[in-house]
Amino acid sequence: MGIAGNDWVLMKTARAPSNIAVIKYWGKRDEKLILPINSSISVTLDYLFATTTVAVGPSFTSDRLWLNGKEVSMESERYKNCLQQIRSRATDVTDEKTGLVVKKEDWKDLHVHVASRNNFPTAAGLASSAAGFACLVYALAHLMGAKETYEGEFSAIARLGSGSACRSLYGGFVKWNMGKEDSGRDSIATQIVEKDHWKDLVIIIAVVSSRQKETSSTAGMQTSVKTSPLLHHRAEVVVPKRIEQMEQAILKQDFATFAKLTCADSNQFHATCLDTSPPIFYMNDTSRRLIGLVEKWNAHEGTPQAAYTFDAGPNAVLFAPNNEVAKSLLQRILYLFPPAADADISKYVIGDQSIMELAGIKTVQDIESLPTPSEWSGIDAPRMKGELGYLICSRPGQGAIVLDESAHLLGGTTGLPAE
Ligand SMILES: Nc1ncnc2c1ncn2[C@@H]1O[C@H](COP(=O)(O)OP(=O)(O)OP(=O)(O)O)[C@@H](O)[C@H]1O
Ligand SMILES: C[C@@](O)(CCOP(=O)(O)OP(=O)(O)O)CC(=O)O
Repeated sequence: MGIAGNDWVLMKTARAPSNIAVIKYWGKRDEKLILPINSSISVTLDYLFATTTVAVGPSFTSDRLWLNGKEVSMESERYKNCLQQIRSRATDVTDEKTGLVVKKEDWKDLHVHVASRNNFPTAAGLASSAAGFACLVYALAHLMGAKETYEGEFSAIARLGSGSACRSLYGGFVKWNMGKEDSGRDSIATQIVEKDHWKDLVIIIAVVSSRQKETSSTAGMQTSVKTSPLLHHRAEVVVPKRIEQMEQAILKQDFATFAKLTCADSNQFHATCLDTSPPIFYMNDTSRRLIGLVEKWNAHEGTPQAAYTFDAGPNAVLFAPNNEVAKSLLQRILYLFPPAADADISKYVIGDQSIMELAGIKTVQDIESLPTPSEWSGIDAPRMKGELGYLICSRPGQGAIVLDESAHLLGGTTGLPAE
């Protein structure tokens, strides 16, 4: 069978993870190509994914996208650039099941339908754009048989969708090299080490708010580049050293250094937001109380037990070096931020359940009766019932993967989302 018939749909589904930067990207030197003013490092997250189905068929009359069940425009340059770059690398593809052949030259005439879902809040500072664009590029590349002409080329294409997306193609610990070339060819992500290199690391995400933020990362960093002297000092002087130190800390699984750098870099990123005119505030009182929780505990123990980082939103991402310390961290978070009395505990702490099991917490009453953490003894610790949305327990995760047909989000004959 060739491209001839008019009644076929070819599709692929992929899943790509979110990532959290521990050395932050903030600021572009080229807005169109999304080239950053500094390199950055991230940890790929387990349990937070975008799932994307991409389909082509001769009956499709335009490129269309359904995001979390709702049709949205694919007209933005970011979508168009990713699609155009993958289309231009397409090859002859034979569908194993039906024998259908799509020739290299046919792809440019075929429109795509895309359906994507995030299993976590979109545009709330949990890097949905990172997971989303990495997933789109990965799924398109597999559908169209596109091949990288150099290592990291797909990450450079994902970068055209959203800067942080280039880091979401890979698992474990990832560095986005800022690159030097004007073309952006060398502004690519590379894996520092895979997830199992530091598999004991536990990541707890405290979702403070799932609301869309007021200032998007794109707009926020544009204003910072224009107005913040601190941002330029950071990019030129501070970050290059931190990148080297962070890479070493990850390679050696040196949690103390990892924690100090992670907290310092998050705080400096938010300082550059404050240094921006008009100032940008991403953290709120709950975010600051979570910082206090970690700082007070670390100071009491004399060495870093946990670390925190915040992206462009109030949600905290907390790190602990192993299960035992993660148990203590989770107990502390739950002690200071118990769920509302009528909360469903299985919805309050989601993701990896092993830390909850280790902490022996099964009910809201178990949380009520948690002992006062030692650093709070003798102090009237403020217990903020119902102040946190929910918690996600995670670990370093794997990169983008292709899923089988049972995961398709579009109908096999219509190429449209199921009603
Ligand atoms: N699964 C997805 N597939 C395709 N595009 C997506 C997907 N998820 C998010 N996006 C795109 O990313 C946009 C949200 O990006 P934005 O940077 O505002 O938020 P965020 O990525 O959640 O937060 P941040 O990058 O600051 O952590 C959406 O409006 C949409 O255009
Ligand atoms: C604070 C950050 O999360 C900023 C992410 O910015 P985006 O990648 O969302 O921005 P665009 O490139 O304009 O799409 C830090 C980081 O992930 O490194």
